[in-house]
Amino acid sequence: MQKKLRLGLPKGSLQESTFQLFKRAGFNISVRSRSYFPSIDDPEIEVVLMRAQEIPRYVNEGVLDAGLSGLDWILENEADVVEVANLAYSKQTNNPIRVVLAVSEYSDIQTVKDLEGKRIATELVRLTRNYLKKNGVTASVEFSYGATEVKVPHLVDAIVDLTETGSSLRANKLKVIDTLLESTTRLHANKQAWDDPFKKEKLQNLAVLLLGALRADSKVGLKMNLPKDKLDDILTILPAMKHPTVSQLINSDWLALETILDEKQVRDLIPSLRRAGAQDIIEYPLNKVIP
Ligand SMILES: Nc1ncnc2c1ncn2[C@@H]1O[C@H](COP(=O)(O)OP(=O)(O)OP(=O)(O)O)[C@@H](O)[C@H]1O
Ligand SMILES: O=P(O)(O)OC[C@H]1O[C@H](OP(=O)(O)OP(=O)(O)O)[C@H](O)[C@@H]1O
Ligand SMILES: [Mg+2]
Repeated sequence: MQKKLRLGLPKGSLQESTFQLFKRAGFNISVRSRSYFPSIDDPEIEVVLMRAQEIPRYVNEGVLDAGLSGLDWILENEADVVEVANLAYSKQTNNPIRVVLAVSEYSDIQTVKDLEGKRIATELVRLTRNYLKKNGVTASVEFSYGATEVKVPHLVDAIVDLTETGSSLRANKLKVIDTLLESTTRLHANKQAWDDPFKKEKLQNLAVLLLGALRADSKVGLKMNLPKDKLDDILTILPAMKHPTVSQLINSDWLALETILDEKQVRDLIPSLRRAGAQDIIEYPLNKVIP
């Protein structure tokens, strides 16, 4: 029988960005509507689509060999799992999300200490209780099914919720008074699965490909031609940590130079390179960057 890795992928906020990342890593996943068993074009993986809240618990219990979910839900579930890869992507960006304590813009509450005897709504009940305990504050923490922001100030005094772009907080006139946690998506595994050589190797391979695809997101390749006598000038412009490849163009005094760099550096760099004598500059996207 074909050996398989049973992998839980998050339905909900992270679904779209997760599927896209897998695609860039070389795996095509397709879901038929209402099916929670998507197909993946790798016979050694079985995918189960599940809520991000529950994945760490099922990984911990061994129902899943591994899964992807946020660090927030791994901690909330107190799941004792092996972290295989820290994948820095969220719903909309590649920034970590923050789990924050927020109150109304007009509230007098300034720090966690002011929450003594107050009411707090959150999806992350255990995380919030631990945080209050650590700060020596006694307050009532109630579970919220979502849309938590609208509960302040009429139903509760404060919320603990996650924020990515900050637009939900702004739209509901809330201010952040503390950050409990920064969270990114984690590929995590069940301990027994990690002891199985087939599953461990499969997970390690998956981690290399996913991290490679993620790293490539913010990088581009840059190629250009330059006269030999301009090489030193051009090398001083290029970011210092890079070791560009320099090759000789046939039958000429020109060189070709190729390097990989952060996409955000390119905007400033290209005009300077042009001014320093580089020509035929091309920028291209990358699929994977594996160090
Ligand atoms: N912008 C974001 N909004 C919500 N969750 C995000 C975001 N970016 C990353 N995540 C991560 O996705 C997971 C959220 O999944 P979860 O299943 O709790 O909620 P959801 O998919 O937003 O569903 P619901 O609509 O019920 O809130 C968490 O681990 C969280 O850290
Ligand atoms: O900082 P932002 O980019 O605005 O993102 C944060 C919002 O996204 C999530 O909501 P979600 O879409 O999961 O709905 P929910 O509130 O029902 O959980 C989260 O609970 C915040 O409300
Ligand atoms: Mg949510």
